[in-house]
Amino acid sequence: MNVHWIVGVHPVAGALDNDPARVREVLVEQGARNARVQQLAERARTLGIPVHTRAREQLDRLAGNARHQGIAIHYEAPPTLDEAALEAAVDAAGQGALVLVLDGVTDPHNLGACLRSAAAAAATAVVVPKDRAAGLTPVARRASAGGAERVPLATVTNLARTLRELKQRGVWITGLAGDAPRTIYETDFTGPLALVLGSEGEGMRRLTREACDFLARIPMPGAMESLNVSVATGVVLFEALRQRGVAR
Ligand SMILES: C[S@@+](CC[C@H](N)C(=O)[O-])C[C@H]1O[C@@H](n2cnc3c(N)ncnc32)[C@H](O)[C@@H]1O
Repeated sequence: MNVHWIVGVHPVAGALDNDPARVREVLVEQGARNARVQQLAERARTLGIPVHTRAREQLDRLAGNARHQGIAIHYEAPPTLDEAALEAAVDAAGQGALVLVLDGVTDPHNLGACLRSAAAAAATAVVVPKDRAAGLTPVARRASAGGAERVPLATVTNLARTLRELKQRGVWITGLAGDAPRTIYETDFTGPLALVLGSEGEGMRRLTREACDFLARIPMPGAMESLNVSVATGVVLFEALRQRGVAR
């Protein structure tokens, strides 16, 4: 069972609004005076979700490094996809398949921000390697502002193999790299598509890069070496949506 703690006013509000059936219980900090926290607790009671009061230390413990603001929920997340479920989701999405692949993003804030953008772009799935990458910790969930609950996450053991599988299913793979010869504005992002971004320090690994059909860069006229991976994710996802005529 994939049960997690989600903490903080905004993520909790998102879960109560979008997926109340997945919320098992709400914990509110003893003596919490934040009006938003009280409103959320009241909303949960109206939805028939048990609300309990707990000492601040208990919320601190389950939140890890994330800021809980006096409220936490026990949330039954949709299961992460394995390779087979990812392929089924891509097949079901057909021409509209839009997959975000993160090759070893290690900062949970960056993972959360990428999930937020992917959810906003209605991506089919986000793919991450099982090892040497940030997982869906409370910090990542909180940084995703509810995105982690709205876009399926696939964890795979061999990223290069997964990219080859996607290719066989008709998905075009574009890797994002600052040294690519062509820009994202010169790259065709219509049809089934996977966008691959590299890690904070090293970028894409060699085998991942070699598995890409195309490489594309986001032009940067300023004197900076690269963009933050979550910023690059947002830029390229929404350029893809623009080319695909998605303007809602
Ligand atoms: C912080 S950057 C990594 C920088 C790393 N030193 C490198 O050489 O790739 C993290 C990821 O964001 C993406 N990225 C950042 N800036 C980019 C740009 N201007 N064009 C394309 N991708 C970019 C790439 O996928 C990159 O691997």
